[in-house]
Amino acid sequence: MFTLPILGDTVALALSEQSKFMFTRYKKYGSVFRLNLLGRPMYILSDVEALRGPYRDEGAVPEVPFPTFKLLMGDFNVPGGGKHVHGPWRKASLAALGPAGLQAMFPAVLRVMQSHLAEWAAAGQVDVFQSARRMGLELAVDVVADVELSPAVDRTWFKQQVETWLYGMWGLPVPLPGSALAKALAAKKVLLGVLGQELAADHAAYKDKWTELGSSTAAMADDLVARAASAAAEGTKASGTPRLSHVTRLGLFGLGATEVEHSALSVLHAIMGAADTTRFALFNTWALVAQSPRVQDKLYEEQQKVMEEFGPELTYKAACSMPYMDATVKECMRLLPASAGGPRRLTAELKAGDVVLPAGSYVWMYSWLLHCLDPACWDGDTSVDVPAHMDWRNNLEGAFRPERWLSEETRPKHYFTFGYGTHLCAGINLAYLEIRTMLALVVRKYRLRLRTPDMLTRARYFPFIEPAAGTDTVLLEAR
Ligand code: HEM
Repeated sequence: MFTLPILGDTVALALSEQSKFMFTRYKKYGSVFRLNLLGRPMYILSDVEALRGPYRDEGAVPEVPFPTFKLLMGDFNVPGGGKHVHGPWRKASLAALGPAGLQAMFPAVLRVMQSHLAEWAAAGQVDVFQSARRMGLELAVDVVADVELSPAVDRTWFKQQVETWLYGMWGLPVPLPGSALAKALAAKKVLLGVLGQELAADHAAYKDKWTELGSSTAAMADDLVARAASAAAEGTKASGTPRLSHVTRLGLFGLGATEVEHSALSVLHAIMGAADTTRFALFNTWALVAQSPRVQDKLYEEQQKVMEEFGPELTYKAACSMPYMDATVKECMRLLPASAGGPRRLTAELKAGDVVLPAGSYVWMYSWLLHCLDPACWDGDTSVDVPAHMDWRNNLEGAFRPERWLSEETRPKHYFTFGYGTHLCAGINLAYLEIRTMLALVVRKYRLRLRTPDMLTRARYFPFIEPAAGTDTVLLEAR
């Protein structure tokens, strides 16, 4: 094990491709090593057996220890709230994000995507990094958090404030005047003020119900689910699933945060969970697909069949009936994960091989590294910089193979982009649906080609993939 100065690890990770960086450390130090990331010592573990307990909340809690995150999200840890808070909150989240909820959200998802595609089509090209950012934001505000604003509030202005708030998350944890964090904190204040006013009546009714149910998270979760179901039965609500914004709020209420500013903050929490994650997923997927005419042709063939079966309109059912598309999205998320996963703070010591990590340490099941070590894909060769199945840089066609997801023998066994265990992403199927929908709309009409073919090679890698300025244009060539 080793330690390097803070900037050493963070900057090195930003400049190196993440698989290469992590695999190099693994080769040098083995299955447990320590990094200083954004000012925090973190143990990166690749022993899945040892991590099973912590990622099931046994001897560990999920916690994002980065001060910037806490400043902008408030000091409320709903996933770490224990069985009585996290359990019912998760149950209600899964109800909101299950098949019926997704079907109800689909028209709004499609609307966002079609409006973007119209812009792309008019220009014949798209700057994918910025476009993914806008799309992630719109999906989060308009669909996931489903923010209702009175006409007095300019929705475009509101989204700009959200963007400023989100951007601060990636800045240094020092709110110097003019810094991204200082601007984000100011935006947070404005957003909480506006949302507090907009939500006042809804919050009051929610709180009354909460009090009536004895301030019980479990009873409130059941009530949200039951009320949505009966509203659907009476015909006053289409989907029969609870509103996600009401579910997100439940987490904070469960932690005792029941004032109107907490309801406002819970909207920001919903946006945070969905915006940048989706944005990186969209960008990473487009970046890979745009480099592979082979995969695009196979996606196109599949879309021809889908249109024959379901007609030219992209419906929810059609969007759920695309096995090669599904495999492509998973393959993109395996090769270029949109998230490295979430860390855990140990509440008891953890034995991993011959290493004992004390309580209080942070451990991380780091998706990029575990994908390198996938027993179904990796032959154990440590003489290479990056295992062949992760080496999109030198071996794109060999590494980027959606087909590997289509048979039991080749299906990857390590896939941690959406986490693992008790906190596996509750929005995973929504994220997949969004990416599939956009990709289907595009490949039906266009071939994609990067104007700067080595865009990804020249990108920065941590905390997320960011292409060098002016290199992210994708050209759309009509089929
Ligand atoms: C491609 C997009 C996304 C990625 C890569 C992603 C990734 C993740 C990861 C890695 C976790 C686990 C964190 C941990 O273990 O500490 C997680 C949890 C979660 N995600 Fe996502 N996410 C995405 C999109 C979404 C969306 C769109 C939503 C909401 C609609 C969402 C809602 C959640 C929630 C509620 C949790 C917490 C689950 C729990 O603690 O039980 N995610 N996500």
